[in-house]
Amino acid sequence: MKLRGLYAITDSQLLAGKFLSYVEAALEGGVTLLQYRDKSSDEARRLREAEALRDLCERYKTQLIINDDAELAARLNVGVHLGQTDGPLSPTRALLGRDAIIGSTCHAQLGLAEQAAKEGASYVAFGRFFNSNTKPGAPTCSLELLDQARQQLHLPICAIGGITLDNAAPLVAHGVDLLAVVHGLFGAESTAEVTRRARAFNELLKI
Ligand SMILES: Cc1ncc(COP(=O)(O)OP(=O)(O)O)c(N)n1
Ligand SMILES: Cc1ncsc1CCOP(=O)(O)O
Ligand SMILES: [Mg+2]
Repeated sequence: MKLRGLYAITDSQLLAGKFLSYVEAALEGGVTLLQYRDKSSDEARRLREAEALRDLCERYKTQLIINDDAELAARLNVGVHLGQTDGPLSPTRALLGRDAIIGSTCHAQLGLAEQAAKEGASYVAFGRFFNSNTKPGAPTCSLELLDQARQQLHLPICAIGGITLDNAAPLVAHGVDLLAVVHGLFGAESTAEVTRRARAFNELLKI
């Protein structure tokens, strides 16, 4: 399967009280990957929410990715996204199997992406590209790095950090396959607007 399109990422604070309705609205508009990102340590709630997302994703034929937690991903038989301090890639590939989607945060460093590719990542993520409400302190990344990454890597490239419908086009022009978005999607005022934004992101990627 070609990994290209909108990569929607949940945020527990932003989606409080409207979690499943907003996620379903995004899926309705088209989502290639959906990441469950919850930084709390409430294991019971995390399991419950991740299971609900897995069921929703099955209905919409969307791939679910769990942030940070390879054990939870293995339990649900879905993919995982690992940052540089979230555990090693190779054993995670062994745990989840060769068909699982495993993403790797590479900040603004091509060397990290080359290493991730060697260790079996399915996609590499660069960013942040713009000011981010969700993670203001994330290191910044340039469009030039995307050009180099496109030339040197043979993996889908994901961009993250402050992406909106107004600023995403240059990322696509510089070779991005996956647009990873929290606020630019789920910061919408209504479910109808979430669906409209999801469709519009996909239109930028022409899928
Ligand atoms: C698609 C995608 N890219 C990058 C990240 C950031 O991962 P990480 O650096 O581990 O930071 P946290 O998201 O865990 O705070 C991501 N989650 N998804
Ligand atoms: C998790 C993460 N890693 C780098 S920026 C970011 C947050 C993305 O959220 P937003 O789309 O709201 O900037
Ligand atoms: Mg992480």
